[in-house]
Amino acid sequence: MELKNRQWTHDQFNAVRQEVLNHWPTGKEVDFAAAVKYHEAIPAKRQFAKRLVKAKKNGETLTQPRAGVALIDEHIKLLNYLLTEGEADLLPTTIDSYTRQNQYKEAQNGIEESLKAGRSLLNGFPAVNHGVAGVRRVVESVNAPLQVRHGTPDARLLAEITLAAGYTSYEGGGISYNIPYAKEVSLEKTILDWQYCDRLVGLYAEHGIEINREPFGPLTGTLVPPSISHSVAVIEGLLAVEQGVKNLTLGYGQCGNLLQDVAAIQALEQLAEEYFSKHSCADCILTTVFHQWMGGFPQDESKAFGVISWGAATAGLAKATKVIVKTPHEALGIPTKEANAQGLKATKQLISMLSDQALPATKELEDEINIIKAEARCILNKVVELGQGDYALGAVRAFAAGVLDVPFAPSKYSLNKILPARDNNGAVRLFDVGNLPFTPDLIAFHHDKINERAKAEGRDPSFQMVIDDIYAISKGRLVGRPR
Ligand SMILES: CC[C@H]1O[C@@H](n2cnc3c(N)ncnc32)[C@H](O)[C@@H]1O
Repeated sequence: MELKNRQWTHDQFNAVRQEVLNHWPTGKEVDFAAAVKYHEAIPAKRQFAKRLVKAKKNGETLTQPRAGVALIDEHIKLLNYLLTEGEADLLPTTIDSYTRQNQYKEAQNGIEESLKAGRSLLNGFPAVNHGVAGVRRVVESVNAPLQVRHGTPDARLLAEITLAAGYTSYEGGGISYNIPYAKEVSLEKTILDWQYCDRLVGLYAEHGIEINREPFGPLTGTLVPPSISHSVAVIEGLLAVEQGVKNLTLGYGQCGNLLQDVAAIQALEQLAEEYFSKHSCADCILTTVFHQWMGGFPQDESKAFGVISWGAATAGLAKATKVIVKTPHEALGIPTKEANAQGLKATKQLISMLSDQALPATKELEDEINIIKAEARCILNKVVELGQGDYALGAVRAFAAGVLDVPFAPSKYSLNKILPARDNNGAVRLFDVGNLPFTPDLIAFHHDKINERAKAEGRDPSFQMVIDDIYAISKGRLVGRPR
């Protein structure tokens, strides 16, 4: 099928669906009409979209962990522990790496080995192998809104099964689950595959079932400048809305400087409103999600709590609708349920203590918001130009030209010409703007900010700064100062 940002017809969708449902035997369990009926019986308090709308209206910042284990009963126990002990407002199901690569045979082995070992030998929940009936057991045993979280370039069968089973939110996108998650999967194919996922959500919406979609904001989670992740978020949001998505959460990964991070959330909201109203998506409900620091963590659990709390405080001051919570085991691997609950409770303590405060709207904050928006507009306007008005085509061509470029991305489709580094206050700037279509003023702004730090450190701007910044937080700092 030719790539263009146009809503798929029912015939186009159904032609692909037959092939998708045959990718694994459990695909046969998907019965759309029965699934719609099943969703109609899901109470409002367990519907993700409704809970987000309520939070936005009440000015709440909801907490949500990542969590997933191999076997159904253990996964249910884990989620209920995070709900009761961890006081989570929203719950995930993090999918395992085999399923993310469509390696369902290996996932099946992982289930069998986990049964034998009596513990999870997968790094997430293999939902495709468990099938609609198995996944429904999770939905019926956990009294909270449930979202599928993963990193899957071809997430079509996973969407069919988990949505038919009653999940009411689905994370990911054709760019955000390709560029940071795949080496050589074609961007064109992933964008097409995610149009399928969004069209499926659109079909549920046509039957009165509102499912939330959340593009993956942080991308590589390593010093990604806000204007780059916002540009991808807006593009994926527009592509989703074209396929009929009505409830969208756009995300951003914490960078660490408070002013820049609070400005980033406000700039994201403003950019989304601006671009969505421009493209007559006024009836799509927009919320935001702030991801606590996605880069390297300190091994020491007390220091890890410091990083978690800083992310919680920033999310609270930014008034994001939702915060994705890290755990004190981040540097070690998959967290225990206790560690996961501790991260949630520390976060909730900060969020509730900050619910009566906001960062004052100073000139510095406004300036930061305006810089982020100006940069994102430069990128997005160039994307539309390259796509001759089409965001899907434009996105593919923008990556080929380096107009969109994600730092430290494994994908060969990202030129990786840009180089981020922190300025003297720890805000993420660009040491090398690569082929980003910034105005001379914006390029000079970044240049001056990096030079200001270089002067303060008594060294020339260099790639070493980038390296120092990558390791800084795990070594207890924000700015990677020279030794
Ligand atoms: C996007 C990467 C993030 O997802 C987290 N993650 C991945 N799989 C799981 C998992 N199974 N349980 C809890 N956290 C998880 C991981 O720690 C990292 O913070």
